[in-house]
Amino acid sequence: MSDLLVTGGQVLRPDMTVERADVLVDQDAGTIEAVGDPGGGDDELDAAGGLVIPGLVNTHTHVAMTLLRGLADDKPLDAWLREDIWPVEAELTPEDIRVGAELGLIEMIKSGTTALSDMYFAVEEIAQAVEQAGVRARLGYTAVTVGKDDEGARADLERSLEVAQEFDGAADGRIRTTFQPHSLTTVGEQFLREFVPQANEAGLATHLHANETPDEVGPIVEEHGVRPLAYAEDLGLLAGETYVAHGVHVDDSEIELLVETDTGVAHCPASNMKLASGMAPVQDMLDAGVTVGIGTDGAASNNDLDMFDEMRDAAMLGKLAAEDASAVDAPTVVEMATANGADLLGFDSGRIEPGANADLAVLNLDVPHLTPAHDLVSHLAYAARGSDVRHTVADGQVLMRDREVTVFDEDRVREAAVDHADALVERAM
Ligand SMILES: N[C@@H](CCSC[C@H]1O[C@@H](n2cnc3c(=O)[nH]cnc32)[C@H](O)[C@@H]1O)C(=O)O
Ligand SMILES: [Zn+2]
Repeated sequence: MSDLLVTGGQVLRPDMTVERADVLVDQDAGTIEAVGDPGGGDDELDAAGGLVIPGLVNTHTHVAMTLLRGLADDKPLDAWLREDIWPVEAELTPEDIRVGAELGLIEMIKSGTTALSDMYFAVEEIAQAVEQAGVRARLGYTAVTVGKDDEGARADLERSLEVAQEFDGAADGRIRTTFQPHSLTTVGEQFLREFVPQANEAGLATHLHANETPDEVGPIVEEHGVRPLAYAEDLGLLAGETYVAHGVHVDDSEIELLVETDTGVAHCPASNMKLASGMAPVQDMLDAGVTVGIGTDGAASNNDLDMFDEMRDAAMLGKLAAEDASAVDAPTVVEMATANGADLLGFDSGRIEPGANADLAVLNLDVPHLTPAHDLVSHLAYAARGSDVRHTVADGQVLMRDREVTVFDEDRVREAAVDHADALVERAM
């Protein structure tokens, strides 16, 4: 048996209080053994002057899109996807996706993220990168049917079902999966009617983009006479374990539907602001009892994968949307980025307590922008940055020690990413 003692720091507890404590990790089980003054530990992680927090949970991203970072900015969703992103993505090779995923995972580890939910293709490459990274992930193959003939469209959805079955439980259970119709407007109704029941019968969880922009609401209301989430419910999309990305333009009836069907929301504030998609009514959803996590979305619409930025954005945008400075307060965003996110993805993580997964990050507090320390939860939400993370641990393993990533050769991955990104742009232009 091997133990790791995270020692000398303060610890953020599930009730959002902070106390001086050591954390003993059972590295074989990948779980937290004790919090307090347990002693022991074959190995130690120095947390002196630091704060131990649950690893952050990025509930919606396209991790390999790091290769497209900064390639096309300052456009609304539809034009951005059709004119810029999709043509370049059509040139992506499996090797590109592998290196893009590795780069994104390094960025996440370096900013304290230990679990993610991803939507993309070449999932075998992403799964291998996740396996090597040591983090937890909910992966899947995203099906799009617009612009495809019947055969191509059906093949895409078949693939989504297959991938969800094939990779569930991979990497010793660190990888779970979802069935992924891209969105309610990019997958045709006849295909949803055919394949959603199959996903439900197979007991697969589902992840899709929904209600991201007004353009995803108007046409559905026109065609079906109901709001998008009512249409989704009619299709059986909310029947299983489902979470939707964005949920920006949801009305009260749809919030009610989210509660009734226990459907969660992956809120992506930076992407929503950058693409001018709108302001999600996050406080309303939380008040109604919806599980809301936070996601960065892809690096091409953010443009980073730093969940500290995202917590700050979620708090700021949540207040603006509610026109209430007390909305989406600091403890709430920290909980969204940790425990709520873990609940959304179905991982027993996001809380530093005995028995939970040993997924955590240690922040260095001895920096000017975190001084003085009136309220460390406030600092997490409003002042800390990914670069303040000193160590990252997932499943009991140390993925970064003193800012040195142990699971990848960071320089090699960065160089490879530059080469792959350059060649990709060359092919696509
Ligand atoms: N199998 C599909 C690939 C879809 S992957 C998931 C897609 O979501 C796209 N994406 C990234 N961010 C967003 C967003 O905010 N809304 C909707 N789609 C997005 C991303 O560029 C990628 O094309 C095909 O044949 O085209
Ligand atoms: Zn997305």
